[in-house]
Amino acid sequence: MSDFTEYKDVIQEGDLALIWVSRTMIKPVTIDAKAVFSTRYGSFPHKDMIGKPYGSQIGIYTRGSGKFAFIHVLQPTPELWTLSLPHRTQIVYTPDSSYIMQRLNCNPQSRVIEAGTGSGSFSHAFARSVKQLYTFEFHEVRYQQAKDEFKQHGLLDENVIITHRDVCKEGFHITSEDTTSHDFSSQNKKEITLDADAIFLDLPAPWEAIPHLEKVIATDKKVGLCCFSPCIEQVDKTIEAMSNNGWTNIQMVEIQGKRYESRRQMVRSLDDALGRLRDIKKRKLEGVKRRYQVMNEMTPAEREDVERNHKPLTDKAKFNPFGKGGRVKEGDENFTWKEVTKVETEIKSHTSYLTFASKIVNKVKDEKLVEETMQKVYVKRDAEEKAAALKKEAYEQREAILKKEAVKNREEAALKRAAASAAASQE
Ligand SMILES: C[S@@+](CC[C@H](N)C(=O)[O-])C[C@H]1O[C@@H](n2cnc3c(N)ncnc32)[C@H](O)[C@@H]1O
Repeated sequence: MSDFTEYKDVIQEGDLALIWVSRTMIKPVTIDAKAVFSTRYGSFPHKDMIGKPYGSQIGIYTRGSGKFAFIHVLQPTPELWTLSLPHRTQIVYTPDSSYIMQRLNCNPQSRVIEAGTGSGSFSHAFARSVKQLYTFEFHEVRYQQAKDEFKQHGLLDENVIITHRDVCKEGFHITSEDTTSHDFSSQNKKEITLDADAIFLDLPAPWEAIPHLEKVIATDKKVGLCCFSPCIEQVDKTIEAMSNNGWTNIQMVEIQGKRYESRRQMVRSLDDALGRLRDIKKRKLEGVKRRYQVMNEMTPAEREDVERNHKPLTDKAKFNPFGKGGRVKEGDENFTWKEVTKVETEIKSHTSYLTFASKIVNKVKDEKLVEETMQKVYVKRDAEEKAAALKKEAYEQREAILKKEAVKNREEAALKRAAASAAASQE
């Protein structure tokens, strides 16, 4: 089981844990009873984490500052790994990777090719959702680092094979001659059948790799391809290579991730603004006065020290809605607030163009299957038409009977009325 697929309740020695210090600082650590996790807010011994449930907040009291500091210990997920991994290259972030996997129809049966591996951000996301991932990296050091990392995370024992390869020059087949994480010694086979149904290329020149795909993709189903390129010129060349190599349904998409946040904003009136201006003026005068007063009360040495260090001379001011002083908590009932929407300015998504295409290699029409299917369709249609005609006939017959009965009833009623009026005139 990998650290990324096995769910655990309790933090244990040897676990890979992700320590959430802040939204912009998440650190991967291997839990070791003898180690200490140090931050600028304080030091957290791992032994205080062991035995606690995942998601726990671990707090410490720092004597120096007299404050509490805390962290959260979390289980690894591909999303958190993307935010915490050591960057060796530019990476694909979750807003892009989730969209790409959905467009490539990735599912637990998918066999995926990825090139290049880079920092392994997307590899972790693929590994969680698909049956098999074949990932390729041509930079030797990066290949080794990614391989070690995947090994450490248990991905190589599950569904990931990483191969050292220039896919633009040598394509995607994997043999026992290659530098790869796959262990050929345990099998008779000298080559892997990739049969990939989803391909993701994050390379500077994907158009050079596209012609090599023909030999390694599945032939009996629809195969999806996505190329991730930052420049429109690259997209141009990619589209050309796709259509020259029989890829269809070509479409280019750009993800513009934005996160909206609902907040309350203090409503300020004109009086507040005037009050603020008066306050600034008053503070300025008070400050000058106080400065003179304090300076006069000081010894020459203290005065020199203050001037050298620019120590503040005035007391901390009370709250002022616009100026310095204590802070107001959002929603404080003493003030008026309005609901506003704020856009998070920086959302981690790499603005690249995503070019999608698909291919069905085996396009031969199965005439027999088509004939059988159409025969079934015709038989069903004939039966439906016959049933409809019978229904119509029965309806018409019933209508005719009802009509006859109505005429007969009307005639009988007329005869009865005539007989009754004749009898009345005789009396
Ligand atoms: C931008 S990074 C990929 C990042 C990766 N998608 C991630 O999410 O971490 C591109 C990688 O492709 C590798 N690369 C470039 N050309 C290659 C090629 N022809 N064959 C294999 N890998 C290649 C580079 O060494 C680099 O590590």
